[in-house]
Amino acid sequence: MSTQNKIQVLRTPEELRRWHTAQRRADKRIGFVPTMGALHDGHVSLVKEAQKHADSVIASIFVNPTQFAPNEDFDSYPRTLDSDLEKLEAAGCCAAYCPVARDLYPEGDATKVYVEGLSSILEGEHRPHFFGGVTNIVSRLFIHVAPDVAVFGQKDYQQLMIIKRMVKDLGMAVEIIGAPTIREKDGLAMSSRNQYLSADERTKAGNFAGALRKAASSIESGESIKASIDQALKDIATAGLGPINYVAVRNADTLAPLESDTLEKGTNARILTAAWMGKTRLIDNLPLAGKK
Ligand SMILES: Nc1ncnc2c1ncn2[C@@H]1O[C@H](COP(=O)(O)OP(=O)(O)OP(=O)(O)O)[C@@H](O)[C@H]1O
Ligand SMILES: CC(C)(CO)[C@@H](O)C(=O)[O-]
Ligand code: BAL
Repeated sequence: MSTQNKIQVLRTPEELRRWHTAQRRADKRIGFVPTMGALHDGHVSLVKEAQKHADSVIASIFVNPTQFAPNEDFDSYPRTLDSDLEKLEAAGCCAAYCPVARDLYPEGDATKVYVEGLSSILEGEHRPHFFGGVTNIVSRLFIHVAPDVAVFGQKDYQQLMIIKRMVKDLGMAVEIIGAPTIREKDGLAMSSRNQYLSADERTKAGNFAGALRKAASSIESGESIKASIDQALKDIATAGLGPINYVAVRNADTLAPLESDTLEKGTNARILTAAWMGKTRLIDNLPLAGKK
């Protein structure tokens, strides 16, 4: 017989508040994993990471309309609540917050949270509405859930940096932790949208991660950053992806461009990319450590 505790499904802010009060009364440290559902092993790893820093872990499942542009996939975004709850329960997640839009965006709502600068580069150049929607919803979720710690995936590296900046600027009392990217066997970063890929596209998508790995090791071995990026652009195109939105090497903390064309010792950098595989937009990134 399973000893797994049943997950509590909280559908309203009131139910969430009652859960929160009970956790506080029991002196529990609360860990939070925000998601849009369609959960995979990447999400499960965030729950496991949160468990290292908290006594009770709660995940949210909410497909946030404000981070989708009108031409994006809000309507077709995969919604798999039953299997999501099973996965969270199996991972030992205590509760799932599954609100409706009205709970987070009340009628007549006029408030926006936006991180200037960081939200308009890289991903922001190609999805101008995106990070405004993310900071709007994550700030609201933080107010609803009031966690001690929240875990985000490094797969969405720029999102993680923006959330950290928002929390710092607003003085929010939540610790933000970034967890490593979980990958498929061929290196493709797990992502809910990977299920949009056809079998042929899925095979080709493995080479997207391969091209990024190759560029990262070339840069880490002291090669020209510009030449390594040019090669990655060729490799990604040869793999059958396109258009390629960007391949960029940036300071890992500020996301500012580097001053030198080679990676200097002690530089904390990141290589980031986004490209289309058919109708599916893929993103990926890797850390870079200067060896010289
Ligand atoms: N492969 C992964 N490894 C680690 N964390 C991940 C991975 N994929 C997503 N996450 C993290 O899970 C959280 C919720 O992300 P989300 O629900 O958008 O999933 P997703 O797979 O990134 O979906 P999408 O395909 O829509 O981008 C985010 O913090 C995100 O960075
Ligand atoms: C953080 C998030 C859950 C906000 O909707 C979303 O952007 C995501 O899933 O990464
Ligand atoms: N994984 C971040 C959510 C999005 O791309 O819409």
